[in-house]
Amino acid sequence: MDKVFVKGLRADAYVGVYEWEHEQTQPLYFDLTMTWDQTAAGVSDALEDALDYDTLSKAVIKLVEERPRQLIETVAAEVAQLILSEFHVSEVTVRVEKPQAVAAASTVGVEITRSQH
Ligand SMILES: Nc1nc2c(c(=O)[nH]1)N=C([C@H](O)[C@@H](O)CO)CN2
Repeated sequence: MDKVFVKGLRADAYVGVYEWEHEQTQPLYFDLTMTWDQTAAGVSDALEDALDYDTLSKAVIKLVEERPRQLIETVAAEVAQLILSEFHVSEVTVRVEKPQAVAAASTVGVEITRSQH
């Protein structure tokens, strides 16, 4: 099946379980992969037939930055739910990286895949 993807999308979030993480934002980076049939857009050349990755990216940043969360698992789950419900994709994979979390690691993160029921 066809895919639309966004790589390395940055959002600055209050996220973490430690006190200091509630007082300053940290960058999170998202790789998003959406299943999307591109047959119509490939014929019509019209944005209305495409999954608009610009609008989608802005919606994800807004959601992530709007309130604090403890776990990046929660962030990933809410981003997946947003994309499934607001953008009507059949399946989405959300990868979240939190590069400032573990000093000895270049990055850490989680990846989930969710589908429409
Ligand atoms: N699986 C997870 N493990 C941890 C998380 C998390 O969100 N998911 N968060 C933390 C702390 O907030 C950490 O990132 C601070 O360095 C620890 N483990």
